[in-house]
Amino acid sequence: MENIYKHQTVEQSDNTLNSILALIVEGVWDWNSNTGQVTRSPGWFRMLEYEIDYSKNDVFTWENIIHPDDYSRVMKHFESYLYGKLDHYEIQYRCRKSDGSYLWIVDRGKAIEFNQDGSVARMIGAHHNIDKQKSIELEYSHQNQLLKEGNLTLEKIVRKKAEQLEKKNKLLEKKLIEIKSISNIDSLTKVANRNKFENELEQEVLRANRYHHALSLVIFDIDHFKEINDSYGHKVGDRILCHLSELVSANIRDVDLLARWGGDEFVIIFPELCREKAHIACEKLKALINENKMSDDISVSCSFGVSQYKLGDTLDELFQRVDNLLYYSKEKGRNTVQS
Ligand SMILES: Nc1nc2c(ncn2[C@@H]2O[C@H](COP(=O)(O)OP(=O)(O)OP(=O)(O)O)[C@@H](O)[C@H]2O)c(=O)[nH]1
Repeated sequence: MENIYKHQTVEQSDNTLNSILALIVEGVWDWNSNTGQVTRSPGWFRMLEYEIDYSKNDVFTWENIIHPDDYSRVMKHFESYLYGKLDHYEIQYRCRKSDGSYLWIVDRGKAIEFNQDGSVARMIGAHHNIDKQKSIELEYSHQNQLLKEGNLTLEKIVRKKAEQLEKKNKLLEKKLIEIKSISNIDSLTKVANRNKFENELEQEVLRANRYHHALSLVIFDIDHFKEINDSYGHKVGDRILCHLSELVSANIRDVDLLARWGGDEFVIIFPELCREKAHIACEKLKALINENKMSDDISVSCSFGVSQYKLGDTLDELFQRVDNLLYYSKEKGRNTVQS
């Protein structure tokens, strides 16, 4: 059999080379840079759906069908290879088909002959249709982008919801504090209310038991308050209750607790004070109340009952004993301290 690789002329070997290339890739091109002529294989025209030899055999045929968005990138790559800045020519871009649509191709080429000055004299290459894989790749990256955007949106929504939740939680916390303080504070006088007093007394009794500390309880009540209300009106009565609360609060220790039991009746818890000392403290308060004109320049007096907690006392027993002493104080003519 004749050996096809043994050629007598350059033309024969070129023909063989181009025939082989035409078999393995779609579009073979062969460019002679000195003449400007480009030979393209029939496959090149078929791939782009042009009539064979539809246009001139020059480089402009190729340049004219490159997608405008890819053109400068392709030229830059081509020139970099020609001037030796790249040792490999391979690039993907879009070529216009005969119907005006574009086809993604990969273009690979190699300079095979050089002029004496080192410039490229001849270059051969092939265009390969990669449109299908490219569209899958583009679709994939588009989906990826959408997914990223979706994730970002989701993150934003989650962050916004978390912020809203935090705001609501803070508001809720504030409301809870408000509710808690409302449930512990007398709305008129702003001193502790009966609820707070009962809880505190319970705690103080436990503490007194635990450490064997003294603990005294006081109940005091404005004398003839009904007459004040009747003479000056309920509003004035209210202001007197507030003024009295402020005066007593300002003149007891921080550890003591003043609370409004109800109506014109108040209680004081004196932790670590024995009966005698609590009695003295109440005498001082009684004197202060007498000395200080209340709201609307009205003078009031108060009657006090004082008793010390005894080990084993129930809260009711302690309270009852103090209440009896208050009653006794009223009996004794009011504005007195009984212990
Ligand atoms: N302004 C005002 N008056 C109140 C309030 N709560 C109760 N009172 C009045 O306080 C008065 C209490 O009267 P009593 O405790 O019965 O008797 P008192 O006139 O104080 O006489 P003694 O306690 O016996 O000295 C009543 O007239 C109640 O209507 C209040 O929140 N504001």
